[in-house]
Amino acid sequence: MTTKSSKIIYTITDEAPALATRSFLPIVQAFTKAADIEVETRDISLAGRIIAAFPENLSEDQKQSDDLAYLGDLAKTPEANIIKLPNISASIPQLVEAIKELQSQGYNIPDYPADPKNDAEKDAKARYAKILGSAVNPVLREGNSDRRVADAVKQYAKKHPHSMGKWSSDSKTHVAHMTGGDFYGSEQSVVVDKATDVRIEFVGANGETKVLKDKVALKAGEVMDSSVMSRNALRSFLEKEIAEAKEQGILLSLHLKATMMKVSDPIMFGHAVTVFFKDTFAKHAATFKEIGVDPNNGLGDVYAKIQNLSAEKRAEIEADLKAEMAQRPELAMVNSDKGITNLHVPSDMIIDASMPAAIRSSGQMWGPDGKLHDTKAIIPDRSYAQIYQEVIQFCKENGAFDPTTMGTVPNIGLMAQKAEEYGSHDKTFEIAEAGVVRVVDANGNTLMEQKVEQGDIFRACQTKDLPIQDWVKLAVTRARITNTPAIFWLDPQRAHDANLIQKVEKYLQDHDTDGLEIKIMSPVEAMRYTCERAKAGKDTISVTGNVLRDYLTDLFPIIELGTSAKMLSIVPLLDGGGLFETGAGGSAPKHVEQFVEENYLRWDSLGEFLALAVSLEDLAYKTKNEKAEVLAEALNKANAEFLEKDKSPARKVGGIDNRGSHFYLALYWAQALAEQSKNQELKDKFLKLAQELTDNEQKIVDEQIAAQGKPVDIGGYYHPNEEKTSKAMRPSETLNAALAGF
Ligand SMILES: NC(=O)C1=CN([C@@H]2O[C@H](COP(=O)(O)OP(=O)(O)OC[C@H]3O[C@@H](n4cnc5c(N)ncnc54)[C@H](OP(=O)(O)O)[C@@H]3O)[C@@H](O)[C@H]2O)C=CC1
Ligand SMILES: O=C(O)CCC(=O)C(=O)O
Ligand SMILES: [Mg+2]
Repeated sequence: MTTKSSKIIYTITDEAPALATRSFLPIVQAFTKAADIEVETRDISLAGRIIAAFPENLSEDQKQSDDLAYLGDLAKTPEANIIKLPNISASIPQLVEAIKELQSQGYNIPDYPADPKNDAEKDAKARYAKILGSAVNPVLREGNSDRRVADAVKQYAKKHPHSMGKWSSDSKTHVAHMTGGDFYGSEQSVVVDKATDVRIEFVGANGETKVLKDKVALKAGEVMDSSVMSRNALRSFLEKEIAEAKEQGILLSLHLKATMMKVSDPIMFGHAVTVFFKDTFAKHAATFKEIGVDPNNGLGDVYAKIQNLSAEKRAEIEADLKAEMAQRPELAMVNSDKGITNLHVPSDMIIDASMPAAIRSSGQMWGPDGKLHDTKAIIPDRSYAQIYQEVIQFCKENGAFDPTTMGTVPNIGLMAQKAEEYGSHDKTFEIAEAGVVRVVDANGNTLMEQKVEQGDIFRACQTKDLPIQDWVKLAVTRARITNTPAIFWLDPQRAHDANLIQKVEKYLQDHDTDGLEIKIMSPVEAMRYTCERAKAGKDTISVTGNVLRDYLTDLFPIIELGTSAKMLSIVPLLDGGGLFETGAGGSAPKHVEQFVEENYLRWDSLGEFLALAVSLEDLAYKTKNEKAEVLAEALNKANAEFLEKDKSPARKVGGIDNRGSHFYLALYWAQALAEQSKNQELKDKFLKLAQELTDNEQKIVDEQIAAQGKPVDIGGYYHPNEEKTSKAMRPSETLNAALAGF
């Protein structure tokens, strides 16, 4: 019997996953309806969030509700059961493109005011600030993260290994990081013993105080950190490394997370652009100022803005950029055919995906010649740079990992309630002049004080105590269930980590850890230990803070499985609900490009299939819905068969693509339901569908493949036309009729 509301929320996001949803969701809804489960959608796409932010500008039929706010509230209730697909965490260039597209579709949305001149523009900028960067995940992730590979998926990868580039011991690839003046070196951390409010203020050389943030509420036991990236230290570091890459004859690449770290990292990206092209920026400083070039938006912004200049001026600047580029080391390329470099768009090169991709291909990246080369990977801040150097070193010494034999590295990540850097955006500031930044409590006591110079980046982060307790518990639980060592990656040299170590040691005592291997190691030691074990075929749980969660849940899956899209990514919410993320990777923008050009979508929805199975299991357990349990069991069976029969999308036109993979999942799922005997009603219901799909297998696949090979119009990139997209994603009339008649 159904006792509680049986509702699953399926999110509408962006790019490839959103396209896949147009094909997969009708299947999901047909199946779940049979078990009295409603699957409702909520739109958290970039375009949807922009539309929801400007209701007063729009006509009634254009308006959209603020679904992110709704889901943020829902995530704090025990009823929450949300399937979250990857969404765009937008950089400014992406936001600007999305706005342009909406305007062209008749939406009266304001331009993004980079430099607001009046109150209306200030208001628009403030609304856009809430949409920029990693704006969705921190709101929904009201729990810590549990990312791992399902056993069937790991076995599949061992049997069907993806390609891995060989590693040579004389590879020149390495990570370059700062040795001082970075966040790592300046970090301070305090734990408040009782609840208090703090403010962040700047005191200039003349003694004048300016409040940067008037109130940050801290709970008892909360950890607060502050750190500074020195502008001068960063720029001299960049200068030195650029020269060194040239001498060494290797590529230069920059790896940041300008989307998730939306305030600090674009500024660092901008420094890399202006140091690399320092002569051009010096020579054309006045012009660039006049046309509003913002180096934080990348070299692409320079090329876009100079379009407004006279042909001669533009040619002069282009020639200067080209000449300067020739004097510098070659840049790693995002798209060598189109001349898009690593420094073009800050959201094109995201560290969690870009470093593993390079490590998978022999430590090499694409150069301007369209070939792979060794690279100097610049990761300025030491907090996390060193783990990548360690894994690179490991590959140089031991050769590439072997996906057919290597162990797995699941992760338990601390991220609940905007833990650590996830909550730092509203406490990150680019400093206007020399002075000190202080964190002062309600009684006027200075908790932390940082010396700053003009242009430095000050950052403060918070981590609440309850999420830390939950994180420790989750780690011990996973270690126990899987009988696998769990390593806390914490660096005693970092002030924040030193505080966390004390808390971890304390909270571990609340649990029975008898017979378990639970260790605390510095990230570099943990990386070495984990790599050694993985190479020997042994599994090791990484228990990390939020940033390492992000990095490691792409790194190991990309090495083990070829992509992080196939991961199980669960967020047990602190208030009892469940957030089921589909895969650990992004939204693979290049898949949309291929789809529009040749009506072929190679997005692999395995992440969606796995998330749906755990969502159904959770719902069955919490609402005692037997039919949901049967659906979940059948789906698990279907997923295993799907892998065994290798029905994931092929890469090229002519094979089954994303839509074909959805058909096969539906076929196996219906067959499994028809075969089970736990619930007769479901069995009777699905016998007919299973038969119909089985009989029409070839016809459906033929209809789907016939659609491929020609361009398709979906009426938009960020805000595609619903009707056109749905039609394009459901080309098999036979499958559509079978689902409709069910
Ligand atoms: N949870 C979330 O909401 C997340 C969102 N993002 C967002 O995603 C976008 C792109 O992110 P980025 O990290 O650069 O890159 P992606 O993770 O989207 O892509 C990197 C590569 O992974 C492979 N890949 C990823 N997912 C799939 C899939 N389902 N099927 C097949 N291949 C896949 C492809 O590699 P190959 O061609 O080698 O097979 C792809 O080129 C950004 O807008 C970012 O903000 C990023 C991370 C998480
Ligand atoms: O929130 C984001 O911007 C990206 C998150 C991400 O990359 C991840 O969760 O792995
Ligand atoms: Mg990530």
